[in-house]
Amino acid sequence: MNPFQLKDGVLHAEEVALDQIAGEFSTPTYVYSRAALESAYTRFAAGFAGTDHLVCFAVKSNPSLAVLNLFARLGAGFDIVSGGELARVLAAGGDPAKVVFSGVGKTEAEMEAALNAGIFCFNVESASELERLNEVAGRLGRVAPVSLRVNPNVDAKTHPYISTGLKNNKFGVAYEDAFSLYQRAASLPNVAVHGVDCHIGSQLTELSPFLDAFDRVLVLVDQLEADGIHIQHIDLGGGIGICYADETPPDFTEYAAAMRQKLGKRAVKLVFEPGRALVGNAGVLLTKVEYLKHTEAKNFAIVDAAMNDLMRPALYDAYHEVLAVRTATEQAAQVYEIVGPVCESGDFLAHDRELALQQGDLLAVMSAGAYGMSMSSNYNTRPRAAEIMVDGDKVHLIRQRETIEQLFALEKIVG
Ligand SMILES: Cc1ncc(COP(=O)(O)O)c(C=O)c1O
Ligand SMILES: N[C@@H](CCCC[NH3+])C(=O)O
Repeated sequence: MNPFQLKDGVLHAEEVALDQIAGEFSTPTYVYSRAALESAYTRFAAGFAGTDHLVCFAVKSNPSLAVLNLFARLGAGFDIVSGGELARVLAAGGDPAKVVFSGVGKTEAEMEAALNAGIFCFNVESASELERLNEVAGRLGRVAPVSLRVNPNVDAKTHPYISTGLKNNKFGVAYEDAFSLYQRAASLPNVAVHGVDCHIGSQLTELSPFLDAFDRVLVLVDQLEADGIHIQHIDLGGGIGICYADETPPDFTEYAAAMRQKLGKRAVKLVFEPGRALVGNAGVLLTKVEYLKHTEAKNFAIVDAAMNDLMRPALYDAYHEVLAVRTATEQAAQVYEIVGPVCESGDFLAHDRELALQQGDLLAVMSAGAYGMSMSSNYNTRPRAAEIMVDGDKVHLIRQRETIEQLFALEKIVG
C-alpha cells in the first residue's frame, strides 16, 4: 500500500495533507503512516501463518518507541544490536522472550542486561564472543541461548557497504569454521545451542541469494544434527529490499513461500529480522525549500533537511524520490540539485531532479522510514527532526524536535 497519495493536488499521508503537518510542526519532520506500518508487518507475518515462526523487527532501521510499540502490539519480536536497543524495546513494551541480539561487539554489560531480561537468543559472531558469553552467563548463574551467525559466503548482489554475508567482512563466523565452533559451544556449560543464524546483507532485490544462503545453512543444520547438536530454530536475518526508484524486490508472499518450501517438513522454527521492508516505504522526510540558487552549471534547491537528517544519499549515493507537496501551477520545471545547509559538498539529498519550485515550497523525500531518523546526527549543531505518526485523519507527535539547548546540555566549559 502507498499511504502517500496526491489528493486535490496536495500530497497526503493517509487522510492528512503534508502541508498541514508542516504548518503545525514545522520542518524538517519525519512523517510515518501507521496503516502502512501495520500493513507491512501483517503481510510479512501472514506469509508464515501455519509455520512456526518469529518476526523480529530490526530495531536499527527505525527505533522510534511508537513504531516499536505498534509492532509489539502486533506480536512482533525484535532484533537488537546494543544495550540501548534492548532498553528501547523494553520501554516500548516489547517482549524480551522474542528478542534476538545480533552484533559483533557485545560488551559484558550488554550481555548481562540481555541475560537478565531473558532474551530469546544471542546471535554470536565470533569465537571470542562465545567464550565471553559463557563466562558472563556463568557468573550470573544462567545459561545463554545461542545461535552462531554464519557467513554462507553468497553474493547478496547489493551495495558493497551493506553486503554482510561474504567471507571477508567483519560479521559472523566463516562457514568453514562454524561446525567446530558449534562443537565448542555444545561443550560449554553456560551456553546452550538453540539455532543457526545468518544475515547476508540489506536492500536485496532478488530472491536467489536468500535461497542460496538457506541451502548452505540447511547443510550445516544437517551436519550438526548428525553430530547430536539439535537445532531448534533457523534465523534467516533481514535484508528484503524496497522500491526506492524502480527496483522490484521479492514480494512478501513470494519470499515466504520460497522459504517455507526450502524448510520442507523440518520441525524447526523460522526467525526473520526484517527492518527496511517493514518501515522504509511507510515514512517520508518533509522539508522546506529555503533558497533557490542558480549557477552557470547547476540549479540548487537548498532545503532545510540535510545529510544529518537523512544520511543515505551522502553515505551510499542512495536514491530517494523527491516529490513536491503541492503541485505547482505557475513556475516552469527545472533540473535541481536538492541540497541541505550543511557545510559539506557531500550534503545532498538528490541529484538532477526535475521540479517546478519556488522558495518556501514543501518537498517530501520518499522512502525515508528506514535508516533515516535512526542514522541522523547533530552535525553542524542541528537539532534532530520531529517525528509524526499519522493514523487516518489523526496526527500524533511521536518525537519532539530537539532544542538547541538539549544539544549542549551535557557539556561544560572548563575555566
Ligand atoms: C543482523 C541484521 N539483521 C537484520 C538487519 C535488517 O536488515 P534490513 O533492514 O535490510 O531488513 C540488519 C541490517 O542489515 C542486520 O545487520
Ligand atoms: N543503513 C543502511 C543499511 C545497513 C543495514 C545495517 N545492518 C541503509 O541505509 O541502507
